[in-house]
Formats: sequence, structure tokens, C-alpha cells
Amino acid sequence: MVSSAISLGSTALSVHLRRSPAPLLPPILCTTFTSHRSIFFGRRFAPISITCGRIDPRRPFAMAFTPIKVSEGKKEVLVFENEEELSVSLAKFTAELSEKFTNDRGAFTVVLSGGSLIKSLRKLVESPYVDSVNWGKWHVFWADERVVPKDHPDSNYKLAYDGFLSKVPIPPGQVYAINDSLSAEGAADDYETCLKHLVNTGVLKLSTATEFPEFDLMLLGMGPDGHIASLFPGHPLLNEKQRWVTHITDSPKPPPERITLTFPVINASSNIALVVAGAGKASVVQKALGPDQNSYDVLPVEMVSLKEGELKWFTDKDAASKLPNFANL
Ligand SMILES: O=C1O[C@H](COP(=O)(O)O)[C@@H](O)[C@H](O)[C@H]1O
Repeated sequence: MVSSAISLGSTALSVHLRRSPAPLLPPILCTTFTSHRSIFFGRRFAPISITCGRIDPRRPFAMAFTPIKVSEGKKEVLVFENEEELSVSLAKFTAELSEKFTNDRGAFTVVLSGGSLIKSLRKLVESPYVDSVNWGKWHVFWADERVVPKDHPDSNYKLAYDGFLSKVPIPPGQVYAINDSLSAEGAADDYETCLKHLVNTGVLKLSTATEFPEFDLMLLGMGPDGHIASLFPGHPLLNEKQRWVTHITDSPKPPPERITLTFPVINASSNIALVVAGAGKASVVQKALGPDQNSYDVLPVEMVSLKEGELKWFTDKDAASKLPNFANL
């Protein structure tokens, strides 16, 4: 056991490393070790467990498929070597939840985002999941949608259809797109009415803690400004406490007219996968998960805080590159 303390600005970081004996394999093929350390994570110290796996002999220079893992209560941060490995793990995670909820309640309610998230779902439409997932039980929703026709290049529905939905046999009646013939306000009202109907029919459950709908899995992306869904930094919609779905007509990111789930709904989820890859998002990841936090400019992504569910960050090393605690791995 090796113990040491690292000074991180004005913050003392205590580190406890434990290395297992070298395994009986040629050194270049195996670098198995386990380390347990405490890092400064968010606003407080939290224990984390880091496991670097054995190097795959077929890919000697790539780390085997064991992500760096940071846990804080019901929040877990996974950092993958790259976006490719992130997408493999995201598919497995989603397929496992699909099986769990399908078995438990005969339905799986999944919320999609637009943007880069859809590309990160690509492994789910490949073998083995394309054949093994019970797609007939899926009910698909959107965290946010741009108020444009469904065949418009800006449509989150079109993005999801082209990259994901067209490749799996989810019944079309279980894919809940917005009504694109309405205004932004009308489309938000209509979507909220649709969700309430699905609560009444038992497809969606209500959170016992909050009385807001509780989706089984929300797959959220995050913009480089820290926005999630269509909830943008500093916008009054961040404070919405009553509505399930609301609209925006002045989105700072085009197109301006959108509808979005609200924070009470997002935070009532059973599970959220927050999928954040690439160096362009490293500064926001640093702000959201790093040591320098303040409460006067909280970003939307920092407002994701589940009442009872589990939040998992799926990041890659580029996105996590500004987190001081990962620098020495
Ligand atoms: O406008 C949007 O942006 C976010 C983030 O997109 P990304 O391409 O940076 O991942 C997305 O999650 C949201 O659904 C979309 O409408």
C-alpha cells in the first residue's frame, strides 16, 4: 500500500494506492492493478474505486475494456478511453435496463435527446442487441424537440429515426414524436397531455416521491455550454416547477423554437445516462465535476439531481481531460 497526499491548488487531495502483485504474464501484455483513492469530487470528498484492466493481447496498446469509475452516492462517472468504448458500454447498459424493466413491468420508457447522443447509440442497433432486445416493449420519448417538420434537418425526431429508430422494430405507435403542425406552445401542451394520457393508461408511472412522471431511462446529451434538453444556462425555464413540458421561443442555439421536458420531470427519472464525449466539452465537465464549484452560476447540467434514481455519466478521456484527478492515470 502506498499512501501520499497531492496538493491541488489550495485543496489537499489524499491518495491511497494499492497495487496487486505483478501477474504471471509478459509485462507488455498485462498491467493489471487496482487502486483505491479518495478524490475531491464536486463539493466534497468521496471514495472512488479505479480499476485499470488487463491489456488485450490483440490490441496491446489499447487499454482493456475497463473504464475509470468514480462514484458519489447515486451519481457515478465512467471515463472511457474513447467514444468508441463509451458507445459499447452505453449499449450494454441500455440493453440491461431494457431487460430489467421489461421483465418488471412489461414496458420500457426511454427518453432520447438529439445531437451527438444518437451517434453514441450506434452499438445498440448492432449484434447482439439488435436481435436480443425486446424492442416491442419500448416506448420512446424526447427530452426536447425543435419545432420544425419531422423531415427537417434540425428535427431531433429525424435524427433519431435515421440513426436509430429505423433500424429496430419498435412499434410506431410507441414512438411519441411531437405534433409538428402546432406552435411551440401548442406542441408543448400537446406533449404534456400525451404524457398524462400515458400515465392514465399505465405506460408511464408517476414518481411516488414527486408526482412527476418517472421515465425508466433518460439518455441525455450535453451541449458545450452545459445545456441539457433545451434548458439553457441562465434561462428562466430552469426554474419551472409545475409544468411537465414547456416551450422556448428564444433558444440561444438554433432553431429558436423548441419544446423541452422540465427539471422536475428530468429529476424524477429512474435512470439517467448523461453522455458527454470530446474535448469540446472538457471545460464544462471540469466545472460540473471538478473542485472549483460555486453556487451563483450553476449550469443546467449541474441541476441534474435525481430524487431516487441513478445518474451515470458516460464520458471519454477527452471530455474528462480537465479533471485534475484524472491527470495521473
Ligand atoms: O440542441 C441540442 O443540443 C443538445 C446537445 O447536443 P450535442 O450535439 O452537443 O450532444 C442535445 O442534447 C439536445 O437534445 C439538442 O436539442
